[in-house]
Amino acid sequence: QLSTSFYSKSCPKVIGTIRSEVHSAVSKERRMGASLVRLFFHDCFVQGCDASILLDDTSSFKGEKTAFPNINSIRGFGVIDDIKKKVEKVCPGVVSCADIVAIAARDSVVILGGPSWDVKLGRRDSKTASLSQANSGRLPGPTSTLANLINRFQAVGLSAKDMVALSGAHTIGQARCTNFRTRIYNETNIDTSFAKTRRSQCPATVGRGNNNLAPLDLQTPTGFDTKYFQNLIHKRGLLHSDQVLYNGGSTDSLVEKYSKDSKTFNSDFVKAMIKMGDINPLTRSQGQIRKNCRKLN
Ligand code: HEM
Ligand SMILES: [Ca+2]
Ligand SMILES: [Ca+2]
Repeated sequence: QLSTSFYSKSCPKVIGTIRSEVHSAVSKERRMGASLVRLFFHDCFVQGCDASILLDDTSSFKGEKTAFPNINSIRGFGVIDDIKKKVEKVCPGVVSCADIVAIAARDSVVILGGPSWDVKLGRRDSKTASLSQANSGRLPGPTSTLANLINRFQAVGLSAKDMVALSGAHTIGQARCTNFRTRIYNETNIDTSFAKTRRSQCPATVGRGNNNLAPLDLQTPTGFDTKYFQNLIHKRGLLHSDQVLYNGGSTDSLVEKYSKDSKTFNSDFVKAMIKMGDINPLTRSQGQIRKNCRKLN
């Protein structure tokens, strides 16, 4: 039901308008590209790709922003606001926040050197959000086992292959010490010198330096490439959930393939992003086109 030409008559300028806003945001701060890709993931995995993640809390409404995987972690809301303002000027009331998030994720990947694709469009914005779903493990956590990760993705219709390809998004962006402390101090399937380097910025004491950042891909943290998979082969995955993809299990061979073959990685990543974008969209008369992405009309 979604279509790549959805706005070609109603708002032909939407694609260019979004691209130039993403461009200026990512030029200011390269990491923002990573943050926008993750925003799309965290939207799609809770209630589907419906901009539920963008709704602000109010005194009577608790949205997804304070959910454990999102709080103090998910970024990019200001950029989405800026894009929405520009888009509303060009085509008032036409383009959904959910589609803006999907296009901004694609544009970010392209700007950081990754593959491009046509984004399917026509999603509408939710009238609800789900703090409980966002908290109750729809979103995989950094200590997940491989079986766990495969299950979480399967629950939204994505395969193990999609999961490995999408994890390749960790070729960009940063993680907080609290999410990798156990790995760098207690795990044995980690490169010794890599662990040492990471420990220097992430204290062993629980609670200390929790928000200190480290790159998910130590080699090219702002370049979209296959270095992430090469790191896994050298036991330099930052998160436990990264290293489980290459730890003697069923996904080892795919990691090896992606580490050597950027064409296959790019093409599988694109397919998986399109599949993720198809998760449970609201269409036709469902939901609404929010005027302000942070609140209901
Ligand atoms: C496979 C399961 C996944 C787990 C367990 C996971 C977990 C995490 C964690 C814990 C962080 C760091 C957050 C923080 O410390 O504040 C992170 C960052 C990130 N994740 Fe994932 N993630 C997964 C899959 C994905 C997918 C499917 C995508 C996108 C397609 C993605 C894109 C990103 C990006 C780009 C960042 C860096 C964000 C930034 O720098 O602002 N992740 N992820
Ligand atoms: Ca959502
Ligand atoms: Ca990289």
